[in-house]
Amino acid sequence: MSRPVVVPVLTIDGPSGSGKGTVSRLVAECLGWRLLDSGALYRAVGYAAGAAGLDLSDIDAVTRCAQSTKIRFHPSADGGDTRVLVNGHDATDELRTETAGAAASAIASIPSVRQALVDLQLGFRKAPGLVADGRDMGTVIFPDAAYKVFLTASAAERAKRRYKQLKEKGLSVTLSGLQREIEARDARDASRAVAPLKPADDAVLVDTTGMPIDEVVAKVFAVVRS
Ligand SMILES: Nc1ncnc2c1ncn2[C@@H]1O[C@H](COP(=O)(O)OP(=O)(O)OP(=O)(O)O)[C@@H](O)[C@H]1O
Ligand SMILES: Nc1ccn([C@H]2C[C@H](O)[C@@H](COP(=O)(O)O)O2)c(=O)n1
Repeated sequence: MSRPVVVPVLTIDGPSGSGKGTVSRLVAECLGWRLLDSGALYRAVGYAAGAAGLDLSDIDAVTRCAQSTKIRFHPSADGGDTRVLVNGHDATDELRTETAGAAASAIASIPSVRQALVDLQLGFRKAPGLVADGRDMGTVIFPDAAYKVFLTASAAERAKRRYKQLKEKGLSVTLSGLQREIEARDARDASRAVAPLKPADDAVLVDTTGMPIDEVVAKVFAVVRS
């Protein structure tokens, strides 16, 4: 009898601005593995709920929204950021704002919303492998992942990174305002009852404060090679 093939998963969890998205994308490209940006799913539900005029604290309405929202990822035509289609609308740029991040964090604390997104996330696990980026990839969604990393960095460093990123996009933001938003989101994500932001017991912790991206990528590859 042949054994089922286990598709390897590398989970990269951590708080906002720790570099999960950047590092996951680079590592997935190098390995030729698929990529799951689970934060984009929560952002898409928050966005769809807002577009429908829902009160984000209305658990039943937001849960129905999570169950019915169609979320698709498409490679961009010009080789840029992967496009995220929410109910057929390209919402990629709207989803990357701090407002969308805060809405995502709010609806992500509703257990039935999280439950509605589980199968979609599990469906990304396909050969030859998956890099999964989020808050609960190693603890809840892929607890059997072969490789687990938890990225951190000080809130001040993460705010500086976000400030640079948003300024480059021409947005008007302040460093102190971004640090406050980051700290508020960390606190909400880490304190919720279901699937809180925390490292899996078997995750390798990497503090990226002051560490260049290529060094972080090298550390993640070291985990995969080990
Ligand atoms: N080690 C690093 N050194 C300097 N800049 C970094 C580093 N890692 C990431 N960045 C930059 O910080 C910004 C945020 O990174 P990224 O989007 O990967 O973080 P994230 O953890 O996925 O955040 P979020 O959870 O909010 O999506 C980007 O502009 C990225 O280029
Ligand atoms: N696995 C996940 C991924 C994301 N979230 C929530 C909490 C975050 O603040 C928000 C946005 O995520 P980001 O795009 O910044 O990674 O979505 C979660 O609860 N679980």
